[in-house]
Amino acid sequence: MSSQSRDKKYKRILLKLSGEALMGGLGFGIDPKVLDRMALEVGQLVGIGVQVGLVVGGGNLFRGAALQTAGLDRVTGDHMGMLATVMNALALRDALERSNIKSSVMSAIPMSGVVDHYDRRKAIRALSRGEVVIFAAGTGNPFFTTDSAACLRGIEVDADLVLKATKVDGVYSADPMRDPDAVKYDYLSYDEVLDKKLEVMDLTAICLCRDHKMPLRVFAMEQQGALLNIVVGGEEGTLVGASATREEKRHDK
Ligand SMILES: Nc1ncnc2c1ncn2[C@@H]1O[C@H](COP(=O)(O)OP(=O)(O)OP(=O)(O)O)[C@@H](O)[C@H]1O
Ligand SMILES: O=c1ccn([C@@H]2O[C@H](COP(=O)(O)O)[C@@H](O)[C@H]2O)c(=O)[nH]1
Repeated sequence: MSSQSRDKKYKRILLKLSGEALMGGLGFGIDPKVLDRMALEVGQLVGIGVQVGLVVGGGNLFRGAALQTAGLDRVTGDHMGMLATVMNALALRDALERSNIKSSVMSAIPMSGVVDHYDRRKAIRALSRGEVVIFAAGTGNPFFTTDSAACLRGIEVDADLVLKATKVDGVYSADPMRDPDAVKYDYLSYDEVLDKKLEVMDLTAICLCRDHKMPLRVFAMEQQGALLNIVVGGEEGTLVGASATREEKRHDK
């Protein structure tokens, strides 16, 4: 049976897109072809009635830690990283709207005249109307990452699942980019990720999900159709979380 003909398992999701993945084949910046593909895949979810919140990283432009290594003040670097996520969010909104998908950007850092300021209740109302909401500027605070922002916003808007779309196809026993013997997990509890110090996501993000029983799935965005397959109940990548968490909750959203 094709994914399209199956019913959705999740009503509202929070999808974290890798900033680095936006580069595609380029060394820096945004590849329009990648943007268009992401818009197409998000559009497929909207098409079957899934409410989609998005958080995009900034690794294709700036990361505070890397800027600090280059000699900048860390907080200034983190501010630059958060502004980078706003640029990515604008590019994503543009791609979504070119595909006729209603979308808005809400930034944790106020940027009057450019994007809306983050407002949880307005975000929930927009999601309920079927609009894609892109949460930009991370948490608005230095020393965090967009992984934590994704889990935070996912919990705040009462998403059923947080999805991390990244370069690798799940969580491994070690970084698969560095260790060819790393073994992939299909399922991990929050405490297993924390105890084993698996670095696919920052540990603050995992703690947030654990404390609020938010299930999390890590998968490869490059794998075409994986996103749609997940929302109809497919087992792509790695699921992190207690099996009986929000996945089994039913909401009238
Ligand atoms: N145990 C692990 N399992 C899977 N990936 C791991 C693990 N440890 C480290 N990694 C690395 O973590 C990376 C994903 O994390 P990271 O947040 O840096 O990337 P990203 O999703 O591309 O984020 P950004 O939005 O900042 O570009 C993977 O590409 C992988 O190389
Ligand atoms: O809440 C946040 C989120 C992000 N930052 C800074 O932005 C960059 C880019 O985000 P990635 O998650 O690495 O893609 C990050 O490295 C931080 O410097 C932040 O300060 N606070």
